[in-house]
Amino acid sequence: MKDPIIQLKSLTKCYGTQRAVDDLSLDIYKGEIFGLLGPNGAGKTTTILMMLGLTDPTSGSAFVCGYNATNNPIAVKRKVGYMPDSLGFYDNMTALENLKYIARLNGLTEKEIKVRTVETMETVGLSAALNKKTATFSRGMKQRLGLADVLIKQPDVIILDEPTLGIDPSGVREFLALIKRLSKEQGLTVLLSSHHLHHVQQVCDRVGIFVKGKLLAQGNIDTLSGNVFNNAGHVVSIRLANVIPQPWALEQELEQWETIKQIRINEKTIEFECTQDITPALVRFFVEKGCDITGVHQKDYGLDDIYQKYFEDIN
Ligand SMILES: Nc1ncnc2c1ncn2[C@@H]1O[C@H](COP(=O)(O)OP(=O)(O)OP(=O)(O)O)[C@@H](O)[C@H]1O
Repeated sequence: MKDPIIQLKSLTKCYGTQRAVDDLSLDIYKGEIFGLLGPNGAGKTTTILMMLGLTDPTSGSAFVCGYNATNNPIAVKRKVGYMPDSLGFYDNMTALENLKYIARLNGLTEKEIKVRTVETMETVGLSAALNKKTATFSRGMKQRLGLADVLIKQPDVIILDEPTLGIDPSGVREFLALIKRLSKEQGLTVLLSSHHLHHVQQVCDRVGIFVKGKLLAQGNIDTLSGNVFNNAGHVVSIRLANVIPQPWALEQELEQWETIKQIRINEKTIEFECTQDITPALVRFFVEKGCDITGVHQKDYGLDDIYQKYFEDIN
C-alpha cells in the first residue's frame, strides 16, 4: 500500500485536564477527499491546528507530506493550503488584487504571480469577476476566492474548514463539484471539516466521526453503515396487492435466507433488512410464489442515519 500523505499517530492534546484530542491515529492517502465530522467541541479544529504545526500536541505526532508538523511547520505550510471558516479580504481591492497580495505573501515571483493568478481564477470560476471589488461579492464568490488563495501556492493538500457554510444549494453543488474535480484531475488531497452530513456524503471518499476528542469511526459510507447497522445496511420494502395473513407461510422460508437479517410485516408491506442489495432476488421470489407486487422501495442508510446511530449509542 502507498505511504499516507497525512499520518496521525496517537495524537493527543490536553487543555488542563480536558483531552481536546484523545489518542487519534489516522492515515489519509494522496488524492483522497476525507471528511472530518463531529459536533461543536469534538476536536476537529484542534486536530487541524496540530497538522499545520500551529499548536503542539501534548503527545503523539502528526506527519504531513513527509514532515513532522511540530518540528517543521514551515515545510508543512509550503505544501498545505488551509481555508478557515471565516474568510477576510480587502473589500476596497478587486478579486485579482486580493489574490496577487496573497501570492506575494506566499513568496511567488512577479512572473509567476502574473500567470498563476489568472489561471487560478479561471480554475475556481471567477474569471468574469477578476476586476470587481470583493465588497460586492456574494458568500459563494468569496468562498471561491478563498479557495483561489489556497490553490495559488499549488499545494499537495488542502484543508477546508466548513467550506459550505452559508452558501445557497446551487452554490454548494458547484463548490463541491469543483473540489471533486480538483482532487481527481490534480491528485489533490482534501481534508474537509463539516457539520453538513449531506454535503460531506456527496463529495468525500472516506469520513471520520469525531466525538469528545475521540475518533469513533472511519471509513467509507458503506463500511460505516455496515458497522453501525450490524451489516444490515440495506432495507427493501415490497408492497403486495393483498393484506398479508398472520401467520404467513412464506415468512419461514424467507427467514432461511442468510442475507436477510430481519423481516417486518405491516398489512400489505413487508420490510427486509439485508446484508446486501437482494432486491431482484426478492422480486423473483414473490413472482414465483404467485404474489402480485404493487411496489418496491429500496433504502440505503446515509450518513445522517449513521451519525444519528452513533449518538444514540453514546448517549
Ligand atoms: N486554546 C484553548 N484553550 C482551552 N480549551 C480549548 C482551546 N481550544 C479548544 N479548546 C477546547 O477543546 C475542545 C475541542 O475544541 P475544537 O475547537 O477543536 O472543536 P471543534 O470540533 O473544532 O468544534 P467546532 O465545530 O465548534 O469548531 C473544546 O472543548 C474546546 O473548548
